[in-house]
Amino acid sequence: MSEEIAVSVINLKKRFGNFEALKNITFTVKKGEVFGLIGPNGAGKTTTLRVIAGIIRKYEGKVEVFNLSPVEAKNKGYISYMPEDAFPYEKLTGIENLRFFAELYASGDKKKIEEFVELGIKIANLGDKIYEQTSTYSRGMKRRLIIARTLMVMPKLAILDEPTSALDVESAVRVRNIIVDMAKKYGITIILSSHNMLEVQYMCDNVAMVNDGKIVITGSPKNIINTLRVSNLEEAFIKVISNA
Ligand SMILES: Nc1ncnc2c1ncn2[C@@H]1O[C@H](COP(=O)(O)OP(=O)(O)OP(=O)(O)O)[C@@H](O)[C@H]1O
Repeated sequence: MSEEIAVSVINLKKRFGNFEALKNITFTVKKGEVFGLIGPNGAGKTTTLRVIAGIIRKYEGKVEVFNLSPVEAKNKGYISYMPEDAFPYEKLTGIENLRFFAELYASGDKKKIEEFVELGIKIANLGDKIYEQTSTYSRGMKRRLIIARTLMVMPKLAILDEPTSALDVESAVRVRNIIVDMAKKYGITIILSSHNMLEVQYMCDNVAMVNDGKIVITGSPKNIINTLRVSNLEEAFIKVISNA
């Protein structure tokens, strides 16, 4: 695997019983880029992310994360994964939530814990709310805290499953800016999934469109749009699907 490649997924297949959820998934993610896995409900985005995150361990095909198996990369602390349904501990304050996660990743290094928490506070940008119990947070605030928790540990790879789902426009814009900033400022490689093809078009350096367990097209949003002669990624998806 080349130095510039963070994640490579080759001929990935995954069955749940008789059901073939991933039929053939192949794509690569470059270091430091924001990469979007996009597609409709049930396409196979979460399953693909769970394989890369080292959570699903039984699959066919070859998956490497920084030249290691996903499980090895996970055990080395290279990966920070945010599941779609992640939520904070409601009985803890925002800052206590951050500290709890910082401790998991800092292996007892007190200085590191403080650095992670400090960065988490900056990313979440919740003002004094950070000192309140998260049960008092809006959905957008909770999401910002969870994203902060995922990114503050400065992983080599952050995997964000539907980071902006169910957020209002303002919260979604904030979350998108955080994600792009973290990749650009700190060189964190980010893979995210989304149904929202238009937001992905603006955020991601490269994308892979998934449909029915298969990749239907990959590339930069600009290249895909130019090649297919459409005006956005939604139209590109419709065109590719109807020609399939
Ligand atoms: N543990 C499981 N057991 C059986 N089937 C599963 C399991 N996990 C996922 N599937 C099936 O695999 C397919 C892909 O699911 P997946 O969650 O990866 O899709 P997705 O693209 O993330 O969808 P969504 O956008 O709705 O979250 C779906 O048909 C789903 O029902």
